[in-house]
Parts: sequence; C-alpha cells; structure tokens
Amino acid sequence: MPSATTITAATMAHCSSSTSSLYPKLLSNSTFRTKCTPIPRLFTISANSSIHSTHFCSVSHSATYRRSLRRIPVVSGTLTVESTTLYSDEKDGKKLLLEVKDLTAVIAESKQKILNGVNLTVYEGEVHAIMGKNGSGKSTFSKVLVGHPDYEVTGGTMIFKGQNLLEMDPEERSLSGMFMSFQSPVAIPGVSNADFLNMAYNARQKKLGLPELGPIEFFSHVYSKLDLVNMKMDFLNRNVNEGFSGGERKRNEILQLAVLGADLAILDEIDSGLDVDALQDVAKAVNGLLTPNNSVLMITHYQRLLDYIKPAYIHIMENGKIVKTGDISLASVLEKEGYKGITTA
Ligand SMILES: Nc1ncnc2c1ncn2[C@@H]1O[C@H](COP(=O)(O)OP(=O)(O)OP(=O)(O)O)[C@@H](O)[C@H]1O
Repeated sequence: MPSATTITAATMAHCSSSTSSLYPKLLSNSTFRTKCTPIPRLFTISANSSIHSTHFCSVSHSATYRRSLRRIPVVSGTLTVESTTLYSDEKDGKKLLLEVKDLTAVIAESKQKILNGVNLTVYEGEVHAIMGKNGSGKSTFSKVLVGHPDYEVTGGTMIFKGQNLLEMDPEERSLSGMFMSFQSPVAIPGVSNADFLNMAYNARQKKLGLPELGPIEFFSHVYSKLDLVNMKMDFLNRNVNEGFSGGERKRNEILQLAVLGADLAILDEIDSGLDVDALQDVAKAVNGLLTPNNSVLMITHYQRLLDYIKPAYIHIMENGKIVKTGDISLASVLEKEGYKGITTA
C-alpha cells in the first residue's frame, strides 16, 4: 500500500485551470515532491502536459474519493496522493493515448482466467501489433478493451485519453474515440449499411458537439470514402454484413473506421480471409487514415500485413500477457523460426 503524499495548495497554484480540476493543464514547469516511495522523489511535469486524476487515489478536500478516477474538482486545500506514480503523459511531444497496467480478466460466465497481467502503453501516432500463438489471449484483450460483456476485469487498470475505461460502458468507449474491427464482424439483418453508419456517425458528432448529418448530406460524406476501400455503392443499401463475403466484411469494417474516425483503431486479424488485392486495399485505407494524432493496435499472425502497415512495436502475447516487445524484426524472426525463435526474459 503506497504511503500518502501531500501536494500543497501552493503547488496546485501552478496549475492554470481556473476551475482547478484535477486534470489541470500546467502553464509552466511544475515540480512535485512526493514522499510516497521509500526515498522521496521529485517529479517534474513539463509545460502543457496534464495530470491524470488516475495518478491520485484520494483527495482530502471536502470529501475523500478513494480510487475515484473521474475528474475531481479542487478549489483549494491539500491534495493527498496515495499513488506512487506521478508522471507526465507525454513522450517526445506525443500524448499518451492508452495505458494498460497489470490487466487481468476472466470469462464472465465461467470465471476462467484468460488475461494474466497485460501491460501496454500506446502514444498517439503509434502503430502497435500484437502477435501470439492461437489461444494466447489476443482477441480477448482487444474485446476487454472495448468492454465486451463476455469478460470481467478482475484487476489492473485501463486508461484511455485520461479516462478510466473500467467506468465506461462499451458505447461510451466507442464515442470517446475507440474503434474495434472484430475478427468475425456480425451481420445486422434489417439495418442498411448507410443507416447504420449514419446513426453511428451522428452519435459521435453529437458527443463531440459537432453538427449531425441528415441522410442526403451523409450519403455524400460516405460516398467519398467508398473509393478508399474499393467498395461499390450498392453495399451501402445492403443490410450490415448480411450476405457479405469474408473479405467484404473486412472492407466494410474499414469503411466504418473511415466514416467514424478513431483515436485508437483496434484491428483484430483484419487480414484474415483477404485476397492479395483486398489486403492491399485494406492496408492502404488504414495507412490513409493514420495521422500523427491517432493510433492503431492490430492483431495479426502474419508478416504480410506488417509489410503494408508498419508497426513501431510488436508485442508477443503468451498465456494472457505480453511477454516480449520489440520492433518489426520480431515479425521476421517469427516468420522464419516460429515462436520457438522468440526468447523471453
Ligand atoms: N467467451 C469465451 N468462452 C470460452 N472460452 C473463451 C472465451 N473467450 C476466450 N476464450 C478462450 O480464451 C483463450 C484465448 O482466446 P482468444 O480468442 O483471446 O485467443 P487469440 O490469441 O485471439 O487466438 P487466435 O489467434 O486463435 O485468434 C482461448 O483458449 C479461448 O478458447
């Protein structure tokens, strides 16, 4: 149990936020002295970075918020921190997008443990790939990230853009900028692709306080994206994924991503079932959607996808945890030698 640390009101005065939330933007470099580790440590948070409320476990103000991960208003007073980690959420000027720590999860019904302490950090603009033997937990991890009801998180933390995913339902996660392309996209009989995309698009716009689009305006918006994934217009009038071939479903997933946009796109085996041309189309579309501000987390078994969408990091998952992280060269080792070629510490 970490010991308490006190940040005085004077320290808080460094924070620019007039509302003084516990999510302040810092005007100038601020230094926090903590006593929460055996040796007192100094943490310097650089200008314009923000402090996540997740770094604070309790606040002695008008009330105590133990492990509350929401934004906590602080007007004045003493801030008591029980966390041992206080750090900047930026790396080389890139913002922290996703931070998963010691994540454990079980199958909700049977309580069988699948995730055994996953750790993963993704900054904006980064492409990450997760590889691993069949049944190692890759899909489960991605589904837990988006809040799939089949799984129950039993420990650890998942922070996305400073928000605690564990406190958000799947819809909130999606609206906050997380997109997942499933390994086996489901069909939605009776709902046209165009209507489905329009509804999802407007929900995201509403959440962002941006104008929603009526069916006609939306049609021209989505029409401009069809070329990106090499899809014909009649797919818009068909029911979502109904009667679509495996490859068409995958293209449709990327069309959804293109229409909705995402800060973090989680692509689970987007390459499975694709012919060579389709693989190139899909990869080109994903690359076309990448900006310095968004990130991709893709799950794949094969180097062929990584030849087109180049990840900065490859993580190897084994028995429900990431056991090794490296660069693209890990994929070539796997291709040549299989998993026996991967040495873990
Ligand atoms: N809802 C579920 N019910 C029962 N078992 C499950 C469920 N979800 C996951 N599992 C089991 O958890 C393990 C991990 O599955 P997961 O789909 O995450 O693996 P994976 O690494 O994505 O595998 P693959 O590469 O074959 O897609 C497997 O043994 C799987 O059978």
